[in-house]
Amino acid sequence: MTLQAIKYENGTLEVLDQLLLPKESKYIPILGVEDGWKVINKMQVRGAPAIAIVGCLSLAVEISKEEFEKKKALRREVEGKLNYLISARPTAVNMKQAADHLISYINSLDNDESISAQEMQARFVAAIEAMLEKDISDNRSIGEFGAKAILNNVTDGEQVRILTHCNTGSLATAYFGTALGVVRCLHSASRLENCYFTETRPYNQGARLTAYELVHDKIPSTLVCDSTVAYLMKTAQINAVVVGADRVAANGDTANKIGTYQIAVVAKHHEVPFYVAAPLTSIDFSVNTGDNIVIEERPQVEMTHINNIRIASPGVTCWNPAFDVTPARLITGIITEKGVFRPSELSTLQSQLQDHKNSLPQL
Ligand SMILES: CSC[C@H]1O[C@H](OP(=O)(O)O)[C@H](O)[C@@H]1O
Repeated sequence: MTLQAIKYENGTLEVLDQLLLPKESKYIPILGVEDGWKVINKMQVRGAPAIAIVGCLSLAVEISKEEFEKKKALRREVEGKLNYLISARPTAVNMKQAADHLISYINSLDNDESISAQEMQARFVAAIEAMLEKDISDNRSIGEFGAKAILNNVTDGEQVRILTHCNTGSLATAYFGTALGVVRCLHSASRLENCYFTETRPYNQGARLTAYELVHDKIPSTLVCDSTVAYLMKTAQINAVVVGADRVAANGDTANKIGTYQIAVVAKHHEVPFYVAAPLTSIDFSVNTGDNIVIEERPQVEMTHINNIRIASPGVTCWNPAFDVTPARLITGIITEKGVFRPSELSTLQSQLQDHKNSLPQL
């Protein structure tokens, strides 16, 4: 078993085909942007941070093989290919945030007359490569902040019971994960009694991917059906729910895997703290509320079949939104690499967070 979703070294990229997990662990070579777009669109690679990292690395692979006499030719190619990669999946914001950042960076390199086309190409590729390590560092910070916030709500030494949804671990990021990173930190601190996690129909990120990670790490955990969540919170004294995010709006409304909203409603009913764990690159201040977030709808075959075996009657009509939006009023805190914020604090901290994002090394 391996938990390395992304293998990148010196211009060579391979990704773990997550459609084959857990039965088969197979890596796919990514030779350029078209390969990157396809594996993201087919969800062979998925998870908001991983989508951005694989998309950008596929560009790095492609331009590393080319020679550019003119800086403007390199800038034009980068802009066109980044905008193409954004189109692979519409809801997660991380690829767009990365594209915006990289386009701003390539323009600054283009405008710097002291830099040759070759230097511009090398610096640009290095900026993309830096995304891998930064994501891992951010995830560890998210994990620590999240574990601390959850343990602040319980008595000293008490072990906690957590519920999570979908997959937000090493298979959704460069490594360690966001919400699952919080679970890993709780386990490392010997404060995790159990992590309950949902199957997460129809792609089964929980049953196939989160189970794969928690079994690999020997973390105490229990798989539940999506329909079990309310009964679980009624009977198992869950201490906190921690989920990931695909796009957080400026007011804290959060788009995440379908089923997240109903878990938040049940958590509110049972007075269980509900946390969203996500890096700053998942916060989209250009979107005021969750009403403005585009929700991807996936092919109905992903509902009617599992491993090419039909499980729903022929001729059935399906509705398959891949995400839903949890309103900020149901969210206790948003766990980022810079700390835990109440949804209402995002707007007041926007300038500070925006300054922080602008101060980040170029990706
Ligand atoms: C840290 S992963 C964030 C997010 O991405 C997943 O969606 P998908 O598997 O469709 O890419 C899920 O919503 C996770 O919470």
